[in-house]
Amino acid sequence: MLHPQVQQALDAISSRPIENVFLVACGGSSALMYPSKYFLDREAKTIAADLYSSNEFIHRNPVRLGSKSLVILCSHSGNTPETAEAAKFARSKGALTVSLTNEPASPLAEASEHVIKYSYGPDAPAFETNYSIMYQLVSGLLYVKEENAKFHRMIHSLQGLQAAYDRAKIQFADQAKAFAASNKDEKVIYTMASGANYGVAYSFAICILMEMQWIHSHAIHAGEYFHGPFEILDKTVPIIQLLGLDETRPLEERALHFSRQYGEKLIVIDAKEFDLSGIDEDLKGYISPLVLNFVLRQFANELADARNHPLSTRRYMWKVPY
Ligand SMILES: N[C@@H]1[C@@H](O)[C@H](O)[C@@H](COP(=O)(O)O)O[C@@H]1O
Repeated sequence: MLHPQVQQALDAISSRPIENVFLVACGGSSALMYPSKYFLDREAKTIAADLYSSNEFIHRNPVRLGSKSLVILCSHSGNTPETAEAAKFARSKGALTVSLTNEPASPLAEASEHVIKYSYGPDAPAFETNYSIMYQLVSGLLYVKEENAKFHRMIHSLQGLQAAYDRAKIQFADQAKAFAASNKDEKVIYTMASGANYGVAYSFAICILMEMQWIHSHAIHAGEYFHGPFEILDKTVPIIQLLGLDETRPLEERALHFSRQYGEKLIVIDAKEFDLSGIDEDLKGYISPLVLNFVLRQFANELADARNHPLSTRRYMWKVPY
C-alpha cells in the first residue's frame, strides 16, 4: 500500500494541471532525488523534470516555474534555510509544493502545502525511507497524469527493497571491512557513476568522504571521465566505480575498462552481483542505485570505524555561521 501522505499529495496533484517538476534540495537530500530525475526523464511523456540546489533554484528563477509546476523539496532536518526559502519561493509563484522530511514540525514543513514524513534509521523499513518515497511520488505522478503502466509494479518492487537490502548487507559485509582496511589512510578517494547512479556517487563524495570523513573527493561522471578527470589516474589513485543496471551502464563499463589498464586501486561495486529477486526486471535499473547507496553506507560505517572518525563529526556544519 502507498504511503498515506504520498496518496494525499497525489490526490492534490491529480486535481490540477502539471507541466513540469522541479526537484529541489541540498546535499544528501538533493542526491537522493537523482534517481527520480532519471526515472522522470525516461518515463514522462508530457512533464519535464529538472533538479536544482535550493538556493540556485531561487536565484536562477526558472521562467517555467508557475501554477502548472510541481516542486518536490527534501530536507532531512527540515531546517536547511535555503530549502525552506525555496518552498516559499515556489509557492509565491503559484506552484504546488510537496516536501519530504524527517521532521514534520520544521520550517520546511511549515512552508510547504504537503508534507511527507519518511522513516529514517537502521531499523526503518526500506519502503518508508526517502529514496522509496521519492519513487512512490514520481511514479504516482506519472500514473495519475499519464497512466504510466509501471506505477503498480514500482510499488510492488519497492516492497521487495528491504529484502534486497538485508541480502546485500550480508553479501558485502566482508568487502566493506576490506575497503575500510585498505583505504583508511588514503588522502583522496574518487567516486564514479552515471545515469540513475550518479547521485549515489555524488552523495558518497560530498557527504560521506568530504563532510563526514574529511577525505578529499570528487564525484566523476563516467561520461565526463575522458574529458579531464582520467588524466589524474595512476596506480596510487583510489576510485570507487559504481556499475548500475540502467541504460547508461556502458558509460560506467567504459570508464572501468580504462581505469583497469592504468590504475590499481579500483573498488568496484556492481549491481549485477545484487540479488534483486522480487524486483521487476525492467525496474532493476531504477532500483539498483538504492541498493548501491545502501551498500556504500556499510562501506562508510566501516571506514569511519577504521579511521576512528565518527560519521557525526563536523567542524563547521551547524557549528559556525555560514
Ligand atoms: N549530508 C547532509 C548534508 O549534505 C546537508 O547539507 C545537511 C542538511 O541537509 P537537510 O536539508 O537534508 O537537513 O545534512 C546532511 O548532513
